Amino acid sequence: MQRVGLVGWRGMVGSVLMDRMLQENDFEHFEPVFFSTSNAGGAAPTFAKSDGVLHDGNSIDALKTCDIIVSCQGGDYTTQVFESLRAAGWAGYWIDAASTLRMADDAIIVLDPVNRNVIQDGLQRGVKNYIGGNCTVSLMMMALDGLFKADAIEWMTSMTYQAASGGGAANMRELISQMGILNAEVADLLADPRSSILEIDRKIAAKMREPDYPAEHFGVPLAGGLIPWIDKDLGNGQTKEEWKGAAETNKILGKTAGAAGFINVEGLCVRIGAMRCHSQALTIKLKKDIPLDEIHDMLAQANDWVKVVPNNKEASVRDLTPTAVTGTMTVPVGRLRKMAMGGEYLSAFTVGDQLLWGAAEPLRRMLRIIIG
Ligand SMILES: NC(=O)C1=CN([C@@H]2O[C@H](COP(=O)(O)OP(=O)(O)OC[C@H]3O[C@@H](n4cnc5c(N)ncnc54)[C@H](OP(=O)(O)O)[C@@H]3O)[C@@H](O)[C@H]2O)C=CC1
Ligand SMILES: N[C@@H](CC(=O)OP(=O)(O)O)C(=O)O
Repeated sequence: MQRVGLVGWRGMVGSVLMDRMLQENDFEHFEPVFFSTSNAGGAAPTFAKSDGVLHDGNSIDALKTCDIIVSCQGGDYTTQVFESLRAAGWAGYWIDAASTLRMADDAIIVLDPVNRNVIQDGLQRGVKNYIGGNCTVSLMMMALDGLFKADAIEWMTSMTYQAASGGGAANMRELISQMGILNAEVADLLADPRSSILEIDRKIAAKMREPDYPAEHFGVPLAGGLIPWIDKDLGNGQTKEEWKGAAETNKILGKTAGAAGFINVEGLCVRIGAMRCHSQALTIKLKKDIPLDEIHDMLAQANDWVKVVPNNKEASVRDLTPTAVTGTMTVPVGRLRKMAMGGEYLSAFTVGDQLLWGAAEPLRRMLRIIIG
């Protein structure tokens, strides 16, 4: 059995990955080696059969004993160990959730329901680095898989509504803390049905603007509002999260920048007060006017997880929300409609769990592709 090193298994993304691996009996197919960057020598988790010890995640010698390494430990960790590991002659497979290596020439972004052909080609060429994509991009591509497979998209825009979990566990806690503080601020007024809603609103706004309001992780209040900026400033008016739209979509499809067939994906990324589901409003310019019923069929048949939601109020508010989708593998896409600009302009809305298809699931599936 191949030795698979698991780094970052107890973090948020890593824990979701472990849950999925247990659900799918993945541990039956390899020998897990658990690593820690903070507790080497401690006891390994008992949910899977291993040698019982946590190995040192910073030890190149220890990492080198693995045939495959799966890391959910973060980009700093990848930067710290990856080059040294390769320099030490390690030729195993590196599977990573962090963005560090995504755009490297010798790395493939994995999302096998969409790009199994690109992955297969990479394996045949001897590529050893397989990296999970940005959550927003992966979820959009799972939803629109049918249109990508039909090569039907000329360009698209994605306006996002991204959950707190994208910032990390501490950000999710901060969101809930902010909600609690706001509720506590007006609890007595809320309990009195005759109280003034404008008085409640004034107190909430004043609380959110207090200098010591807890916003250490987001930098500004999120609960009751939104933040129209995610990730670094690229200096050209675009955020790094927005840049990933075109860069990663095309790389996933195996298309290079400037080459024929490159699909422009533009947009604006916004953080909202959802817990772990990213939503996106999409405007898609099709290469030709395809009837809506054909589009429905293309989308619905593309993979086992996408679900086309009829464009009516009842289905949309029931099935196309973070509340409906959170913790599930389903990627609903709905609000499908031809726009006033013409039959080639398609409107769509999609929601997905950013810790499942957005982070953990493509990694475990890649591991299974390698180990069989
Ligand atoms: N959050 C997201 O939405 C996404 C994240 N990613 C990537 O995955 C990486 C990891 O993200 P995420 O899982 O959110 O990071 P976490 O902060 O939850 O976990 C990272 C590591 O922190 C250490 N750690 C320290 N204290 C704790 C604690 N109390 N509980 C659990 N772990 C702790 C663990 O390492 P140790 O056991 O060695 O001490 C753990 O592996 C990101 O940096 C990013 O590169 C990718 C896609 C989406
Ligand atoms: N940036 C994403 C989360 C993330 O980790 O993305 P990436 O894997 O591209 O760094 C968000 O905030 O929602």
